Amino acid sequence: MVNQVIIGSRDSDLAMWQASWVAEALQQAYPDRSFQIKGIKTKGDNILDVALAKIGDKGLFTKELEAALLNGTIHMAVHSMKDLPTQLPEGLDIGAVCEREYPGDVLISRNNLQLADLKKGARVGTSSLRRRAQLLHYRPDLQMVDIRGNLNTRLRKFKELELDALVLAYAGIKRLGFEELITQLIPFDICLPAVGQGSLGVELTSTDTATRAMLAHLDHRPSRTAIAAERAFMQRLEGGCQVPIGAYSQVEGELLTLTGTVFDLHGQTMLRHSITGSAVNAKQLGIRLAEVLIDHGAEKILHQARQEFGRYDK
Ligand SMILES: NCc1[nH]cc(CCC(=O)O)c1CC(=O)O
Repeated sequence: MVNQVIIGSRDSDLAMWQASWVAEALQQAYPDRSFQIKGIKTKGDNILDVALAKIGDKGLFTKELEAALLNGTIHMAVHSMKDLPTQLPEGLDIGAVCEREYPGDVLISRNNLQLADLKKGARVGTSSLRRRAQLLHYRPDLQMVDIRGNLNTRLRKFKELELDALVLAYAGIKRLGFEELITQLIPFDICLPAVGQGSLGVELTSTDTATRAMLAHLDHRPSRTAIAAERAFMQRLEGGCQVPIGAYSQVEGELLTLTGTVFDLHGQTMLRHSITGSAVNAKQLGIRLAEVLIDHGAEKILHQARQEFGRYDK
């Protein structure tokens, strides 16, 4: 039994907030143990001048943490579920999927304008292909500006570049206490979130039963089930965190509803379907929905998007 538990985290403000949340929840449940957070830089934190889609790696924000798990430097690693690839390395598991925040994206804009009211050709900052394409689908006139960096950097660039608006995940803004900056919760009809957005996942080594027992306290069953459907959907489509896929699943009682979308990088072609079924079959529902989209031509769209990554620079 370990008394000193080491929690690995990326060292961005948001990641540290998330790791502290996990540490505090565990400390309450296990007052006799001590929890310590170890900040670890990942490749995604180090490369800041290249669009994420161009780096294109799966596990960009997770690999170094997983290496630390496997070599025993840390007992658990806290991730944003959306950064965690669907296929985990051999020997690692997700010990807890924590209760999800509101999973959607938000608009932060000058003059408190909603998406519909932004002026023609307004400049909107985002670093995500998913947000870019869906927003362009809704408003083809918008100029999407690629901005990278952690939340504070993006908020700073919003001012420095005099952008008209910025699109970010609600969960990150809320956790860092910037909620009052939000001008609009962007409706799911316009923009579906990234798979797993809004939830924290805690990873551990498969053989570590002591840590697994501890993490069971943090697991939130409805969030885990909803996200399992989304991840199965993405896995069937072979999407990584930077492919143009959006999904949102909710569990209500016994039933799970999953909506998924696949689109080209410019937001011209967009497929979107929903499926409802027993929550017990979360993964099968995710796979089935992916196959519905495949029947409607999803593979061609994704293939083209992957080919375009190489010459995609704005
Ligand atoms: N891409 C970075 C990232 N990873 C997770 C979140 C938000 C928090 C979450 O999804 O739990 C963010 C910020 C954002 O996308 O605006």
